[in-house]
Amino acid sequence: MSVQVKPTYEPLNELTVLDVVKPLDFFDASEQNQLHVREIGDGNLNLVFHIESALSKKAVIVKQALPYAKVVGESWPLTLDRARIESEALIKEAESVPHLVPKVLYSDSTLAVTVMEDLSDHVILRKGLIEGQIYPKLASDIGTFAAKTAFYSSDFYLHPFEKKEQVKRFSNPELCKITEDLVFTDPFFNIETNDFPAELQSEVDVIWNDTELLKEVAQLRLSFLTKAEVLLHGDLHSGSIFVKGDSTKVIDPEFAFYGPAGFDIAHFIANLALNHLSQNAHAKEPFHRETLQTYLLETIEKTWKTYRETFTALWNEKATDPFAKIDGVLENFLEKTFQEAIGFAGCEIIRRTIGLAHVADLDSIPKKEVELFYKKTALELGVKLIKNQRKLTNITELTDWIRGA
Ligand SMILES: Nc1ncnc2c1ncn2[C@@H]1O[C@H](COP(=O)(O)OP(=O)(O)O)[C@@H](O)[C@H]1O
Ligand SMILES: CSC[C@H]1O[C@H](OP(=O)(O)O)[C@H](O)[C@@H]1O
Repeated sequence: MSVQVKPTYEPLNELTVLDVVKPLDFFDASEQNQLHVREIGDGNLNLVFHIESALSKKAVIVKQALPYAKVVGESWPLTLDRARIESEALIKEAESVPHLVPKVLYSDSTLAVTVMEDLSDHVILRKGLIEGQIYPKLASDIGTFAAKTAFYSSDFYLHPFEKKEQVKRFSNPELCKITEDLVFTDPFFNIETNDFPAELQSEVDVIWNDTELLKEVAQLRLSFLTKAEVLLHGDLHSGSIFVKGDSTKVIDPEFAFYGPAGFDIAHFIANLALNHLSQNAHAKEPFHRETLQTYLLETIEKTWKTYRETFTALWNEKATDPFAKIDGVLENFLEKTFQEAIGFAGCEIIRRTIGLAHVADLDSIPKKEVELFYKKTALELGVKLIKNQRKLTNITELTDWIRGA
């Protein structure tokens, strides 16, 4: 009698990863002994292997979750279920925006791996933006990504039973807890893992003691904890987007869960706003700086416009909600989503400046005093967005504030 042994989890290395890839028949038999493997993960959490045939130059990516957060080590245990969430979210996203996500070729929840399309001909958006590149399709692609993934996962479209099944499937408590802590809690209190230069202490003290601000953050945090409106990517910053010319691919949805509709678009906008600020230091030549900053603000405006128009078109054609045809129902939803997004963006800007996980846009500013100046400016902008979220009615008011920051 033969006994089938189910593979157990073990972290892969540059040799054992081949045992995952070879049986997939992605590479021809003639290529199997000519595969080059590199571990290329530069994120906070996971291993990422690039496997390339020396013969055909075809390549795949194998991403594996570790049972802890890579950036901290084994002292921070973290569920392997995030790999299942990531591959299922990529597959779900591909149902509505197949051209905007990498193709999943295989996944195994025991090994916590996703094998996917290699996008090495693209660059990570954050890197491209810091280097001063412009991507003409970015705004319409991200606006479309956020609107379609939101609408098709919402109660406006799905049968309530199906919606609740999806909420269960994408229940992601451990990864959500990271966001609850790192985005919505820790930066607003004196917590050890916060990370900022001593020179910012007085600005940070002002934040920690600003009751009006903290009341708004508490409300935003509660929305994040409780509003299961749409399936979110959950971590849509410029390190989660690959770009090449006019191609955009959204990667890394391991934080996916059902949450408030404005959250993804907020994180995208916040990271563009941080890049906009940092260009005052990065862009050497005034004309180029102006061009880049204008592009970034136009991208923010066009992303929201695309989101609103795409969501509206889907609503008019496909909404099943009994209130969908009532005047003002859609407008009310979009207005609330927009205003809450402004508040979420403020939280993301603050946490990327003084919390545990920073962004290279600000941290790579070469001169310390210049870096401090723009970090202070970022904090002011973040506070302004959180406190004034309900006063804004138009995206150009937001871009005016970012321009003036
Ligand atoms: N499909 C892909 N094709 C090419 N490189 C990839 C792909 N997915 C991830 N990478 C590389 O691995 C890095 C980390 O991936 P990411 O999914 O962001 O990991 P983490 O979850 O650890 O943040 C990316 O910045 C990119 O350089
Ligand atoms: C210790 S997790 C910190 C931070 O990292 C995640 O981003 P990524 O997976 O792209 O590296 C997420 O933004 C978390 O808040």
